[in-house]
Amino acid sequence: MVAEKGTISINTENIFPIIKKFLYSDHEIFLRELVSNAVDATQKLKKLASMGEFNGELGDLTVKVSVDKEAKTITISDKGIGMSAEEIKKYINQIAFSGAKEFLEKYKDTQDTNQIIGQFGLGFYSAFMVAQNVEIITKSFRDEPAARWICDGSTEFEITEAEKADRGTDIILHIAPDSEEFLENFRINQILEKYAKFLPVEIEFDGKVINNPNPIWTKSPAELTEEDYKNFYKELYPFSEEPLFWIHLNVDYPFNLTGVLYFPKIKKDFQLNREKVQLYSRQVFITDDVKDVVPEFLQMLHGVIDSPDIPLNVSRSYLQADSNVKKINSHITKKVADKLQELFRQDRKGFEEKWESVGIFVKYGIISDDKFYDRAKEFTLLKNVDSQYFTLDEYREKVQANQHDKDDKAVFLYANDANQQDAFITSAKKRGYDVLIMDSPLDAHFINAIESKLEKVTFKRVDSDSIEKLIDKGLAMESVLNDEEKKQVEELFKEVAGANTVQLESLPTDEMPVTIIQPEFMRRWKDMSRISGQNDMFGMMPMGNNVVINTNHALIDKLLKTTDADAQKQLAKQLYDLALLAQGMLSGSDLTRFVERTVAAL
Ligand SMILES: Nc1ncnc2c1ncn2[C@@H]1O[C@H](COP(=O)(O)OP(=O)(O)OP(=O)(O)O)[C@@H](O)[C@H]1O
Repeated sequence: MVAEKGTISINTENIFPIIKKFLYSDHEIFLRELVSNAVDATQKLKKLASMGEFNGELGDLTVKVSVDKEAKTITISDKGIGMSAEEIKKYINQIAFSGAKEFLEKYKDTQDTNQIIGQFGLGFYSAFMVAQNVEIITKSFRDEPAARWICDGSTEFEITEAEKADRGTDIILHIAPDSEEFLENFRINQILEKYAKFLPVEIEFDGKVINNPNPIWTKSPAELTEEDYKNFYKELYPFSEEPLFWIHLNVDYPFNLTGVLYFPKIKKDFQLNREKVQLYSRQVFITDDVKDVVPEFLQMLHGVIDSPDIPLNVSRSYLQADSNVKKINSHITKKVADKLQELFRQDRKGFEEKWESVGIFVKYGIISDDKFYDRAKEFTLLKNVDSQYFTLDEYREKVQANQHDKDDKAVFLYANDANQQDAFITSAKKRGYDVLIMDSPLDAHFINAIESKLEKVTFKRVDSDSIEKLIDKGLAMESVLNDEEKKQVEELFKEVAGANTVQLESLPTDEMPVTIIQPEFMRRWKDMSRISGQNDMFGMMPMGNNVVINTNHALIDKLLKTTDADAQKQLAKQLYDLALLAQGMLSGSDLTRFVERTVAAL
């Protein structure tokens, strides 16, 4: 057979219903598209006026949206450039021939063409997702007769001359029975609030202008006061507390990006917040799902970014990972690092006061982004149980002399619950050790990340070992017990300690007779997998505690000298329960029996 070449033909009648139904997943965006077109037409007119190509009266340029429940119509009216019958044929009848693109092409060398939104030439057809008939009544700014176009969503249309005195376009949607929800005022209001809140031309609905056409991100930082930023934050998130500080983004090259990012106050038990960074493209709301554009660790920030250079797919509902998106992402990271560094250098005290919230971002950033760590190591703070703050370098300096182990590692001690671990903190302080407080949910991961970056530093929770071994200086104490006695003590405690491991140690006589410790390695991995929501190997393993017996304590001596077996067992049990009690680990019937026994013994 001879090879044959050809062109696949697409039958428009088949493709049209597909465009209508599946182009946009969310039907409500028809209003975004039509209002954007009205705004585009208005901006084009303003542009032509500024270039002297339109010399008439601009007049009131407000775009009006109205609903007629009786007639089952929604009308979007603008006073923009309008269309002649010829232009309707060209721009509306030919799907995917975008007039916006042609306009941009023609005026690309002049300023401000950025203000025009359309790029695909498909938005108009989203009207058919909710309307059975769509009518256009329009009059061009040029002196041409008004035209009326009507289409029922098939590939047939009708175009006639129309009566329309003033310039501009009315798009009238005759709403289909299955879309009557859009005839409710509150629904239209909700959609406009979401997508049109910051469109650059005034939009009126129900007698009210619903938008702020000049949001602060479109202005230069020099024009703005602190109040302006705070007020804008309130406009975005009426129910949120005041932000801590903000960053104004303003980039022209190599991509265009404006925006204001706010650092919110974050509570310690930070839940994923409802308020999110909103992404706009030329002041049209696109999404608040900014993954890819904003680095993950900054997705808890609030505010707005606006970039015409973020590639949107036709439905504008998701973003594509391209090099611009990557560049924007690293630009935002850099700006945030710069701002934090500036705050730290200019006002250390103020920075410390904000650390509880800011620290969450910094820690998250360090965990997830190596490059961020390089910038952040200067202003990453550690807080000790006495509420003093240190940078990483300052802290190493502070503990250098006293907290070195035999392997020449600096041991950074920490508690994650100062109340529960009070006995251990006290014991560490008695030795002149400093104890950090690490009580944020990210700390298990943060500690791990920092440990791998700082050389010769190891983190240990105060209750992860006996005090002698917590910072093992290689100076073992002599035990006062002989091997036989040790074995006897071990047996006695094994009987009361259940599944826990019994560990005998020679500790100073003023340390507790029995303590319960949770070895660092296992505990930390368990914490990490719990926070990551993984039930991996570590998460599933039961947490075995170690029971440390201080063989040098007077009560252990007393235990050995108790000849009555029951009394001996009782004493061992009491010592073990006391250790549990000291750490808040004694509860339920064990606690009740402990109290009863103690009362009986008094
Ligand atoms: N209200 C209007 N006034 C004047 N011209 C309009 C109006 N609405 C649409 N048009 C013309 O019809 C064209 C097609 O509109 P459509 O919404 O389908 O595509 P677009 O806005 O160019 O691109 P996008 O797919 O991104 O929305 C526009 O480019 C414009 O030339």
